[in-house]
Amino acid sequence: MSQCKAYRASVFHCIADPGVVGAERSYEYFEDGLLVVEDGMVVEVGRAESVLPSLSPEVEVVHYENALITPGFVDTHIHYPQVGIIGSYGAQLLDWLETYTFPCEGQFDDSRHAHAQADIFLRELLRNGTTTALVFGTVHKQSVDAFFERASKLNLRMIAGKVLMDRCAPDYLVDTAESGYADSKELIERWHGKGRLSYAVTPRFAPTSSNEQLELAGKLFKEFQGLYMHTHISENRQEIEWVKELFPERDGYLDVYDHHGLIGERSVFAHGVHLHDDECRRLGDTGSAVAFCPTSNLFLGSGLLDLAHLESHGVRVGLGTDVGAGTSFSQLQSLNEAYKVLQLQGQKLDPFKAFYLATLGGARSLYLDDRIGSLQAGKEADFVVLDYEATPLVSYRLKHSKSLEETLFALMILGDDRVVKETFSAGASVHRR
Ligand SMILES: Nc1nc2[nH]cnc2c(=O)[nH]1
Ligand SMILES: [Zn+2]
Repeated sequence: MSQCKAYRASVFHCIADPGVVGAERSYEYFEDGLLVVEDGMVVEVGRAESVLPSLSPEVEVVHYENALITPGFVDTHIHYPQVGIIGSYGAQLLDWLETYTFPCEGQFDDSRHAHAQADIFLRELLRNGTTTALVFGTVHKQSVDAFFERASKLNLRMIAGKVLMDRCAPDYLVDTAESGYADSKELIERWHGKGRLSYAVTPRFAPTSSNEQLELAGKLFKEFQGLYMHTHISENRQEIEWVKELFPERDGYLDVYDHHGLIGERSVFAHGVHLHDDECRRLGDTGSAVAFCPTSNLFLGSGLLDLAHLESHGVRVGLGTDVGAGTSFSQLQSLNEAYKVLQLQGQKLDPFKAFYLATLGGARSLYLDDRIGSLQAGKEADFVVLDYEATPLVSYRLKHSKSLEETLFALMILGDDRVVKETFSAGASVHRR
C-alpha cells in the first residue's frame, strides 16, 4: 500500500547554483510551505494554502511551528573510523596521521569494533542532518562491510570504500596491490548498487600507494558502472613535497592520479588547498570534484581553499567535514568556517551559495543531483527540520531577522546539531531530538 504524508513548516531548497543563475533564481522558499512525500519520494512542494486543497483527506499532515525544512545535508568527504580521534592536539597532517590516525584505524580489523563505530558514526551524521556522505573506511574490508550493513538498515544513500594503502604506513595497516584490488572487487560485487549504496575506489593518497596499486585502482574504477573514486590531494605543503620525491617522473600531484586513470566524473578529491592553475583546469575539464573541508584545513593548519579559483575553472565543489581531522559533523559548522576561510581571501560566501554547497552543490559533485540535494518532485525525500528555537541565542537572534537571507546566515553561523529537530531519509524519520 502506498504511504503518503505531508510536512508543514517553512520550506527552503536550492534548485540551481546561485553563482551561475543569480541568488534570486537559485532557490524556492515557502514561508508557510508543505512538503508531500509518498513512498519515500517527494511528490509535491509548495505553499501550504495551494497544496492542501489537492491533498486527499486521509493524508496525515505533520505541522512544525517555528521551523524550516531543507534538504538533508551532503558531506562529500568524511572518515567513519576516525570518530575516536576527533579533536586530537598539536599536529599537522603527516604527524597527525602517524600519531593518532593509523593506530586508531588499526582497530578495525575487529569486525565487532567496526560495527560499533559505524553505529556511533551514523547516529552522529543523522543528528547533524547529514543524509548522504562519501565515506572512507579503513584498509580492512570488514570495515566497509560493517558500514554498509548499518547504512542499508537505515536505507541511507551512502558511498564508501576500503582504503588502498600498500606502503609508507605501519605493517598492521597495509594491503598489497593485488589484495587491495581483490578485496575492493569483492566489496563492489557485494554492495555497489545495492539499495541506495554505492562503492568508491579509495586510494588513501598518493604517498601510501605504489604505482602498481594505483594502476590496479584505475583499472577497477573503469570495470563497474557508476563507481566513485575518492582520495586526498594537495592538502599540506610537506605532503606535496613528499609526493614530488616519490613520483619524480610525474608532472605534479594531480598527474599521479591522472596517469593511472583516476580522474573524471565521480572522482572526488579531498582538500585541493594548494592546487596549481593547470591542475584546477584539468579537474574542471574532466568533471572531477573537490571536497572543501574548512574545519579540517583550519584545524590541521593546512591552508585556505580558493573557492573562486576552482570555480573559475568549472570544478565541481562540495562541502566536506573530514572528521576526524575536521572538528564537527555539522555542515552548518563547516559553512561557518568556510565563510571565514573565504573572508581571509577577500571572498564572500552568501547564505544562498552556502546552503547550495551543503545540499545541491554536494549532490552535483557526486553526480546525484537528479536524486537528492533539493526537494523537487521526483527526488528522494531526504530532508531535515531545523528548529528556529533550538537554543536561547538562536531563538533571540532569529527574532531580529528581517529576511530569509539573514535567517539562513544566522543559522549557518550559530547552528550545529542542536538546530536539527528531525532528520528523514527516503521519507522515514531516522533522528528526532
Ligand atoms: N585529512 C586527512 N588527510 C589525509 N591524507 C591522507 N590520509 C588522510 C586522512 O585520513 N585525513
Ligand atoms: Zn580526509
